[in-house]
Amino acid sequence: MIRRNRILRTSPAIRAMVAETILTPANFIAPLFVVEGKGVKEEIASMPGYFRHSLDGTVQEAKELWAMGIRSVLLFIKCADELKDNKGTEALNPDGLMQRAIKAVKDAVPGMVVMTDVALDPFSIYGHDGIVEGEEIVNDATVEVLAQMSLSHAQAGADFVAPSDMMDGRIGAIRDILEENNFTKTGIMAYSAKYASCFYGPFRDALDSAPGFGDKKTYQMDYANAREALRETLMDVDEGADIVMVKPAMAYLDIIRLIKDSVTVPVSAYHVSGEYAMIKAAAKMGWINEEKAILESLTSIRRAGADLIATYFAKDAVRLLNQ
Ligand SMILES: NCc1[nH]cc(CCC(=O)O)c1CC(=O)O
Ligand SMILES: [Mg+2]
Repeated sequence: MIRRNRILRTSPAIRAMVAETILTPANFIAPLFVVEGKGVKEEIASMPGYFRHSLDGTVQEAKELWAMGIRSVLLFIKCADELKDNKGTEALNPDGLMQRAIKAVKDAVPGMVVMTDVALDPFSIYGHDGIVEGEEIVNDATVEVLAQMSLSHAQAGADFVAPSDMMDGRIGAIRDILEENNFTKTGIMAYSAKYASCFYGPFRDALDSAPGFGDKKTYQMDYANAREALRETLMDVDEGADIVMVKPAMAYLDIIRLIKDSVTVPVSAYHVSGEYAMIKAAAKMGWINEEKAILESLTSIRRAGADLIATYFAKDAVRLLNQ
């Protein structure tokens, strides 16, 4: 018996017939960076081709994404320095930039699934994801603010809140406050296995949110660990997460697979800013082909088990898939 495996690779038609992994626009979550102002469009230096937009441009982006078949955006805001404090007070402002952004996108594109970042770092004078006491990022007081913040986003019309902070117990606290206030249709996408990663560098440039002291290793996970990711994720599912997330993506494909095989909720992966920047930089140098690198990267993340991918390449990928 001879098995000629190459038969199934003979032509593009056959390869397409037997492809095990398929990318579609609805798999993508497009992150959007929002700034105050009008007509503002600022390119992020370490993320060439990616921009911070004021509300008008954000709405325009959301419309374009929708027209391309992308069904979800993940909102991040850049908070003005003078509004930052230790407790993220501005994060709870019902008329804050995030709350206005949620309303603006929902008004313009009602079908769009609007997800919101829930964490203190853009609002923190220390650039940390929680309240700082001495040198410590305190857990329980932070969780209370995160719950209030989630409620505020739900009140503004968010479809999903996406806590990206890695405090213990915040998923349960968020679910409770949503229930208590009758937000029974608001989803939680939990950053369950978020690693302390150097690949977030460009994002911190985008939001001017780099930690002012120390690092995030007392709350984000150690990249040496895999079983810990499972423990974190199973707890988030128990506490009421609707979608769980692994972050970053490319260096953590094993974690995505482990979690995919261990939970029954949808799994998302965040192809983060540094992963975007690496492809952009190498392509600019002429060392890799950008388009091929995008599709290979995103397909690998899906193959590893991600149902959804948050990626700065969402639009590029859809354009490439349509060719
Ligand atoms: N809560 C902060 C947050 N939310 C999303 C990202 C990173 C996203 C990216 O790098 O693309 C970060 C950075 C961090 O944890 O320092
Ligand atoms: Mg946890």
